[in-house]
Amino acid sequence: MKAKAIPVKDEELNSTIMERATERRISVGEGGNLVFVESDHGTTTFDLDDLFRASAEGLGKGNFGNCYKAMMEVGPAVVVKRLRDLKPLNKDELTRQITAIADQKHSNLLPLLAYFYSQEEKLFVYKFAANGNLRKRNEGANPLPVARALNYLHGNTRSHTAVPHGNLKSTNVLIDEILVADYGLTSLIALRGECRRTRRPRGGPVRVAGPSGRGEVFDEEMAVQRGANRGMLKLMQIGLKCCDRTPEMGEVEEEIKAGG
Ligand SMILES: Nc1ncnc2c1ncn2[C@@H]1O[C@H](COP(=O)(O)OP(=O)(O)OP(=O)(O)O)[C@@H](O)[C@H]1O
Repeated sequence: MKAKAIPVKDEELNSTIMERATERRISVGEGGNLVFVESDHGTTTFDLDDLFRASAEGLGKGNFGNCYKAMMEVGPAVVVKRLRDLKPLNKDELTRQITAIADQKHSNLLPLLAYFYSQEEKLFVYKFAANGNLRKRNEGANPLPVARALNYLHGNTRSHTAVPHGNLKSTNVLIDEILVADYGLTSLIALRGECRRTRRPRGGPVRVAGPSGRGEVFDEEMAVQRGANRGMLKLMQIGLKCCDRTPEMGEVEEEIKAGG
């Protein structure tokens, strides 16, 4: 079998230049498997050849690898994450970790549709969320779906393997229907020290100067939004509690619910 390629064009190029852009190529050598993840939402309708032929647009370079929006001839766009710097796991360990990630099924988690692995390449294929991430949005979002997703990942709502998120941040919260992305990848990738997010914060309790703490920690534009203050303060208190100790996610979910 000949090595195949996913053509990748630069995201910053406009469409006319893109047409002429030199393709960078992701080479996928012999012996790779595209494994589809079972889903409650019907069968996935592409195969390895469709994916290899798809044109791709770069979405960004993250800590775990590069991310592309891949458009196939038919069917919805998908996101391909090309993992890099994998831990030296043997095939069984790798399969166990990937399976644990693939088994996470919650309405507020970005579903993993399929994964590909060969000696040279490890690719994760996800649903494409057209409305982008929380960071790009100018207003806040309901934190409850995120807490629900984390509570689920921590294994608190049913008996499945717990998978710590390990990298929760605003670019990993997609806002189509509030979908938390990138969960569990820290179990596969050897991150540099400064990128690790799973460790507990060092030092004693976090203190916020001032009687309300509002001026010091909230973005001014958000703080003036009508009705936002009460909820924001409550969330900040919950956040500070999480810095002082590590509460159960179920407890956090309940507190957010109670805060309305
Ligand atoms: N399934 C998706 N649908 C739409 N946009 C996505 C999807 N997955 C990732 N993105 C967006 O693509 C960009 C790159 O994502 P990527 O996960 O590679 O990097 P990151 O989130 O910036 O960093 P990290 O690797 O630390 O998570 C981000 O803006 C992210 O919000």
